[in-house]
Amino acid sequence: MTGVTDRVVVVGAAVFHEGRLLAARRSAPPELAGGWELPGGKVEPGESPERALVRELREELGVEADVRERIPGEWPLKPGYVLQVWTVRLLSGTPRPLQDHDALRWLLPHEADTVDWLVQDRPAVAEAIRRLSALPGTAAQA
Ligand SMILES: Nc1nc2c([nH]c(=O)n2[C@H]2C[C@H](O)[C@@H](COP(=O)(O)OP(=O)(O)OP(=O)(O)O)O2)c(=O)[nH]1
Repeated sequence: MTGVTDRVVVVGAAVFHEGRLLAARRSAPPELAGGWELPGGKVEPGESPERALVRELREELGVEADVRERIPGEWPLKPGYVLQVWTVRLLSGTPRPLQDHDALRWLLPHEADTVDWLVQDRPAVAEAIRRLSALPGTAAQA
């Protein structure tokens, strides 16, 4: 059954590795291409957000991922779509832009603004960077 409150949840991964955050540059659709985002995608009917993230990271980046904790909150993307974000660690594989992206970058906290994030992602990315910066062993911000 559908109703006016139905909306699509897009799950995004704040992948942390060696003190860096993974950023992915979208290759499609044209209105988003060239913008940087957190890898992920739509949760399918009957799927948990965590399973959706594992599936999307396998499909898009060719990695196995360990979904850790949700970053509280959600961010509107476009009418009917919201972004929810989880912190993620890599279990195996090296991320490659296999699908939906044409470039990847690993960003230190002080490098977060060196890519052109999709506007709608910026609050979530800022929160992810705050968490990354607070992890033990993360390089101090310049
Ligand atoms: N994955 C992802 N999508 C985002 C972000 N920010 C943002 O506006 N979007 C938009 C782009 C798309 O319109 C939608 C997610 O769709 P998608 O194309 O990545 O998801 P999907 O892999 O499940 O899609 P599909 O190709 O199977 O249709 O949300 C973000 O940080 N991550």
